[in-house]
Amino acid sequence: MKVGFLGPFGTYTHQAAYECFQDSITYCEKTTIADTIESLETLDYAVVPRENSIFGSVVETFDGLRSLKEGFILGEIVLKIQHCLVIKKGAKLADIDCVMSHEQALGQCRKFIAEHLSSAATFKTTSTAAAAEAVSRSKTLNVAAICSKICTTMFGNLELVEEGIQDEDFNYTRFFVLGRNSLIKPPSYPTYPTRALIRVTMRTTAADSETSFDLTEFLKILNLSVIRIDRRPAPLSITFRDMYFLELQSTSKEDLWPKKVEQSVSRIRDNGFLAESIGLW
Ligand SMILES: O=C(O)C(=O)Cc1ccccc1
Repeated sequence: MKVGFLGPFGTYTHQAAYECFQDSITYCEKTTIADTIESLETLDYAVVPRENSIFGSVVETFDGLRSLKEGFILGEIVLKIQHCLVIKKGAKLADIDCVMSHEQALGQCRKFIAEHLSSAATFKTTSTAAAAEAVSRSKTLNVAAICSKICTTMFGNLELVEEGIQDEDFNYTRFFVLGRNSLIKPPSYPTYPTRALIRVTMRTTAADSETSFDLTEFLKILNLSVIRIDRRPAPLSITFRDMYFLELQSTSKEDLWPKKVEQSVSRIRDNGFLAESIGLW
């Protein structure tokens, strides 16, 4: 069995994947979140960050889920995130004029950057560990990375400046575990799933192109408990036609939940929406 994750080794996503699969699987590094989701065409599982308690939803993940065909969400992992500022051995904080990291990490450490690196430019990398690797390989001493502590031992020539630099102590990221289909089950898949993710857009015809999505009407038809709503532009859509992702929660531990979700999705379809369940865990 193989799992794709946002790489390289040393990312938070790698930690999340390890928490789920331990030593039972082969880990395959992917360069971007989009590549990780697409890796489900050839791999068994994929792990991607879903949202952070300081910086919110991970846009690239939802953009990948817009066109998800084969994959299915089968679990979640929550990690406490402690970011570190890392420089090259021999560098001085005063000489740093560029701080690199994944946009989530840069967004979670805005106060620290404003206070201690106010004149440095920020540079987005594909992941936190990719930033650590770039600093480690850099020929100059003016760059820093925001990453997990483990990166200081994984990549050579790095020095830890400060640990716990995120804006709030309370900093958690939730990751999705996806399988290549809904039948394959990751370790510790619950006997009675209690969550679901559905993806929905208005059906588009030339005649109704002015009709907007009426959320109230939609939620009435859905008639299930909604705990999160994310919204992204629908792929190849007319202007401002959106795709909604609704995370649902069962109100009791019951074996009827998959059936309830399925019935709700068909009700939504009967009412002219394009709807699919893309996760159950
Ligand atoms: O870049 C990483 O290490 C990731 O796994 C994405 C991410 C970035 C910041 C917080 C949580 C996850």
